[in-house]
Amino acid sequence: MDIIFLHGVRAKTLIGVYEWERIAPQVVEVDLEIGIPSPRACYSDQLNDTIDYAKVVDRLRHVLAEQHFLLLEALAEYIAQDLMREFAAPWIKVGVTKLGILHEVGRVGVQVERGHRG
Ligand SMILES: Nc1nc2c(c(=O)[nH]1)N=C([C@H](O)[C@@H](O)CO)CN2
Repeated sequence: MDIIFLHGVRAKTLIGVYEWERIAPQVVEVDLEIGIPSPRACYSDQLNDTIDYAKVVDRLRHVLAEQHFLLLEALAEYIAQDLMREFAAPWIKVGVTKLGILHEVGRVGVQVERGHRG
């Protein structure tokens, strides 16, 4: 299966279990790998035969602006289900990272993989 990837998409979202995290949006970094339903674009050279990664970024930014979660796990699951549905993708891997949230720890995060990689 062919894959498109987007690494290091940064945006603010309300995420976290602590009181202060419920008030102030914080930057998360999202990494995506998305299975493409068909390799048609490799031969046709047409954007409408594949998943437009610019549209994926738009959708992701919309989700991060509108949805609020306590846990990174719940946010990653929501993104996975939303993008698979929106782009008819058979498989997705979603990583969500918080930057500098813990003392002397550079990055913490979760990764979920959903669907079937053919
Ligand atoms: N497995 C997880 N552990 C923790 C999370 C999380 O989302 N998944 N979140 C927090 C706090 O919100 C964190 O941002 C501050 O320490 C703690 N642990």
